[in-house]
Amino acid sequence: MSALDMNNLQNSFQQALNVSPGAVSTSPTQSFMNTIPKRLENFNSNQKALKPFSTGDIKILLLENVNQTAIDIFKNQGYQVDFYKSSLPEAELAEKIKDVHAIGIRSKTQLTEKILQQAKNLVVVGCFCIGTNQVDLAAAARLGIAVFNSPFSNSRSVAELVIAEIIILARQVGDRSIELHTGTWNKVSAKCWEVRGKTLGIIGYGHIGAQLSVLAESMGLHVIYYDIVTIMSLGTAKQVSTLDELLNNSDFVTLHVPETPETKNILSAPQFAAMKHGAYVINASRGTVVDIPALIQAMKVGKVAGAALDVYPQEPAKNGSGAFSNELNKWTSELVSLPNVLLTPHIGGSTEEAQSSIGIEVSTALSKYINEGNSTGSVNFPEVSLRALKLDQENTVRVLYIHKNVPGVLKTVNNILSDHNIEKQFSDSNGEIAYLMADISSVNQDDIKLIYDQLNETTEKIRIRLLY
Ligand SMILES: NC(=O)c1ccc[n+]([C@@H]2O[C@H](COP(=O)([O-])OP(=O)(O)OC[C@H]3O[C@@H](n4cnc5c(N)ncnc54)[C@H](O)[C@@H]3O)[C@@H](O)[C@H]2O)c1
Ligand SMILES: O=C(O)[C@H](O)COP(=O)(O)O
Repeated sequence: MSALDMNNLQNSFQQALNVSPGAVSTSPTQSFMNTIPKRLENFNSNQKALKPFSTGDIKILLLENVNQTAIDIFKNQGYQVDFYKSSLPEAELAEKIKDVHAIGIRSKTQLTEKILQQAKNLVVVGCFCIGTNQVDLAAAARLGIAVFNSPFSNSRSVAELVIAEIIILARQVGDRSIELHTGTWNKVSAKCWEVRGKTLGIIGYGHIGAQLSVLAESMGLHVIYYDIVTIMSLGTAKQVSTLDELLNNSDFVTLHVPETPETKNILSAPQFAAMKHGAYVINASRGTVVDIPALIQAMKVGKVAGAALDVYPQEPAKNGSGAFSNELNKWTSELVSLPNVLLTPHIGGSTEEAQSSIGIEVSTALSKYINEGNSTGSVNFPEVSLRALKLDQENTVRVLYIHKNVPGVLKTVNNILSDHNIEKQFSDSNGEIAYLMADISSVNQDDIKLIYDQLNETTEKIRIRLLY
């Protein structure tokens, strides 16, 4: 980062601090600015001595072309932002993640336990997307690293893409377009259909599946869905009780499930066999949920009349010609040679609207966690929050204590804090870990050091941060 950039960061941090508490705000970003604490103490729980530092010390690594809205919000906080358009090779990631406090990724970057263990200063991960399967969430929690995502900001974009694909597949538009691009006029109506009155089968009726259901009904499709939980149907959609029932009755089958051990190859040879002859398959969820060699076979015998795929078991790390090849997935050349196959490069959530709101949503959540310890919305952490710290309140410290969820810890911690006035306290647990947040007053510099040292000696501690 250049000296000029550093100056800009310092200036924007100063500006952020100059916003008066309680000022009327016009945007979530502005309102959040009012809550920035004066200083962050102990950001790195591994440091031996207490060393106060400003938000300007905080380093954020942003990968996979995370939206500009996020960069702006982070820079306005005064954080140091290191931005990359693509994901990084594992060795480079392991090196870069070593000293950052936060990392922002999308669906490509794999944050395994091995990688997370390298990240000694990391306190928070932001998935600037819906899926969180690329992060070892349990390992992150054990290491005291909170993970956030954007649960629905790109749902509409995915649903709209699927609607387009339903019509394009039914009318073989992809093939006609490819033919005309190469000079071939092929005006046909055989096996081209209207979608009105056909049945759409949705596997996974969550945010995207339900949104799609409403859009599809407005075009005259009947909707049935299969989900592992009972979900209220929208419009006149009907939940079916087995996957086979959905497959037997659908003209279009679309997948909107997360990547889990149970959803791996949820559509494979037996499921294609159970489909109506000439059905269409759409997958804009995760590449592992469809057995692609089995799909290729089903298409070759006409069982499946067309397929639209947006996601793949292996996806290229960055844009570029030649990136999608047999080297990546061994069936690629066979798949691309089939008629009526629409292939898109994982763009379901890639619209200006979705990326911009994801950028704001996730960067705001990360900033609130970094500056206040607020874990509301985290996907792997107990959700804990207290009112924002008051900037004008001297001698108040916010204690953030992430610890193993075992009996007796609160007694020990409250003993340590008991010489001070505990203004507010909130604690919650989630599986193996628990998170305590307390605002204590009447604390001087020496007290801070003592509190930190005593908390640091507790055997159950995972990570400690003191904010003031
Ligand atoms: N292509 C893209 O760009 C893109 C964009 C956004 C999301 N996605 C993917 O789409 C997935 C779904 O997104 P969402 O926001 O609708 O998620 P969601 O969590 O709101 O809904 C998922 C639904 O799947 C159901 N489900 C889970 N396991 C199942 C199983 N074995 N069988 C049937 N149903 C099962 C859940 O009960 C839930 O109702 C995400 O996990 C993500 O992987 C892809
Ligand atoms: O999980 C998601 O939201 C989608 O798969 C989109 O991922 P992306 O941000 O990497 O395109």
